[in-house]
Amino acid sequence: MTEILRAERLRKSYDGFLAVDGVSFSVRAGELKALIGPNGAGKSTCFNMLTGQLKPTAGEVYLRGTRITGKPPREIWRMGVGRTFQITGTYRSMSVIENVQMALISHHRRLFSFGLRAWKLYREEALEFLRTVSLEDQADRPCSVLAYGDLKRLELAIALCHRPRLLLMDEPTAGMAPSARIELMQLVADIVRDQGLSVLFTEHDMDVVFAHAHHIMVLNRGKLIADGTAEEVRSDPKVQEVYLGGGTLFKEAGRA
Ligand SMILES: Nc1ncnc2c1ncn2[C@@H]1O[C@H](COP(=O)(O)OP(=O)(O)OP(=O)(O)O)[C@@H](O)[C@H]1O
Repeated sequence: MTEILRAERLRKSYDGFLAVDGVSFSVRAGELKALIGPNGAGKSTCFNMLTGQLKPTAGEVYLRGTRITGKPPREIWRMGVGRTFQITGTYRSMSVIENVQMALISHHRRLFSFGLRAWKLYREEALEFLRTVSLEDQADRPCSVLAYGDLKRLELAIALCHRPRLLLMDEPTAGMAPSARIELMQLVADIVRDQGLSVLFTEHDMDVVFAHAHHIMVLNRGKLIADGTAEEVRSDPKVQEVYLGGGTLFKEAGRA
């Protein structure tokens, strides 16, 4: 499989505190990969260095062989690294399809067309994205009345509008009921399979991780201690040492 993203010896220090300490990994085309680890392990810091929100103290990030280390977030986004964002504020008062149309208007760099006519733009294309996440029957409802799980599907559709090669999802199922979590990640897995995009996600629910991720990376205190299949990671002595001591991850990992 082709390599989409490669991180080499990434390091981030906050006033001398090493939050990420020499982390190297890659994400391949069509791969659904999880980044797990206890609270404070450095997952968000890692994500933010991949998307340009944080500049690494050292190390490099390559996207399809091109060095993107320290580039501005918008440039990295334009190059194909997407991220899901929560729908907040005024966007909630807009309809489901209008939110997708907004994303398409931005993707096609047509924000200057924004106005009364804007809602005629990209309606068919927007419906297609809503179909992908099974939300087409909710197209004209305001976002504010959507069930939480549907809002998450909409956030996914909006991220897909920019046609990312790699999509980063930070705790995509946080706040959802267990059955809805599995359903949402099944949808993500289907999209990965059908569209060949790559997804890297962080997640605290080990049932979700072990049910869907093709490969799992484990961070602990800023260091990558494992990177492999579910079986490899589950049986890795270093992972067991970190997790078998108790706490939420360990029990759930055992159940998965
Ligand atoms: N802006 C910052 N300034 C100083 N320390 C920070 C900053 N951001 C994060 N840290 C510290 O860096 C470490 C890694 O934090 P990070 O948020 O990346 O971990 P995480 O694995 O995403 O945690 P969680 O699962 O709780 O979201 C933590 O000890 C955190 O307190």
